[in-house]
Amino acid sequence: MRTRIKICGLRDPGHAKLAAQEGADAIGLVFHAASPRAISIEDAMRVAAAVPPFVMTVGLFVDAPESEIRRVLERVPLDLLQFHGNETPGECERFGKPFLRAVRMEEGVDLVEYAHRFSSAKALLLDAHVPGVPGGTGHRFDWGRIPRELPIPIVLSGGLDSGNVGQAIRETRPWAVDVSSGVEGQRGVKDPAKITAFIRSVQREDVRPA
Ligand SMILES: O=C(O)c1ccccc1N[C@@H]1O[C@H](COP(=O)(O)O)[C@@H](O)[C@H]1O
Repeated sequence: MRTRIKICGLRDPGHAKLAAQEGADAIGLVFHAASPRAISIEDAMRVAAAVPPFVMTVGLFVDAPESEIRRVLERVPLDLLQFHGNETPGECERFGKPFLRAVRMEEGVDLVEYAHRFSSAKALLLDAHVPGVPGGTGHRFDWGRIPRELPIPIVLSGGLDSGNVGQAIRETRPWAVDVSSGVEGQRGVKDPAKITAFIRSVQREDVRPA
């Protein structure tokens, strides 16, 4: 199976185009003001316009008010929503859009229970838990905590980079991987060479004999 790839936190249309050309399946736009990757609606429109067909544009929100999300949706053509806060199933569903529900892997998280509670999600996106920061931290979590069988696809994230993503895929067999910090030269600034290296690592792992 091919592992799908999402590159998150893009703010430069050129980087979005490059990621898509190299083989990314999705690019992420961060609508969370406190993030070093936060993007304005105007810039998001420019990045989204650079994304070629058959590549998804994903909007990331962290406990954003409904009105704010609707304001973004009116102007930015998002294919998928990513909820990275404490949103309830109803709060995720009310836009009538496909969505990913992020799970921060703090002690005691029950992924089976999550999968049932968020059964309307397209996937659970698993990220490291770092107190006080909602995500995009560059931290990993213990991949051994992911149950082998879950009734919902998994997007693996949290501290991935070109050096560790192959092992991550071997150990967890996710539907997709998602990266932000691991393809940056400095915090919040994407490095095109790292984007390419990350995508190549995933592609290499996918064709490796079992
Ligand atoms: O990217 C951000 O700044 C961000 C802010 C708030 C919530 C989530 C955020 N990013 C997501 O976090 C994970 C892990 O990112 P990293 O590779 O460890 O930096 C990923 O799903 C991003 O989409």
